[in-house]
Amino acid sequence: MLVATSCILRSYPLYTTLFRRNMSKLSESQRDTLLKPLLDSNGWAMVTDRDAIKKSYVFSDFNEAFGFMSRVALRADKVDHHPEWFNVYNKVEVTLSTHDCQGLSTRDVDLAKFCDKVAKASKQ
Ligand SMILES: C[C@H](O)[C@H](O)[C@H]1CNC2=NC(N)=NC(=O)C2=N1
Repeated sequence: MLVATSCILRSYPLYTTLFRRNMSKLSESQRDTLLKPLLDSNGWAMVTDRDAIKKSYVFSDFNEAFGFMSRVALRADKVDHHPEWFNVYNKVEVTLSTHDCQGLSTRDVDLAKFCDKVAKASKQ
């Protein structure tokens, strides 16, 4: 019952407007502990002119690239946090940033890790 009520509430369009937690930009210590590992050893890079991260994925073909995008899109919609991305055939360029705080938040770190997990399970 509790689960059903929660599902109904979450799918209600006003839910995001009324109850969505305002995100704040990553603090300096969060940048050290959460962001640095993505930048140092996972292929993510800072975007030059804004507080955002980007990564290019190359898959075996369009089918794999689109499969990756579909899985990430479902997750993005579920958590109400959406990537900026660009796709040509087997290549997907992903940029992550949070509109709410006009910069990087923990939501970007979480989605970046999810993208990496999905890509790892795809043919590259
Ligand atoms: C109203 C709606 O919840 C917001 O615009 C959501 C949707 N998707 C989002 N995606 C991203 N990347 N950042 C946001 O702040 C964000 N906010």
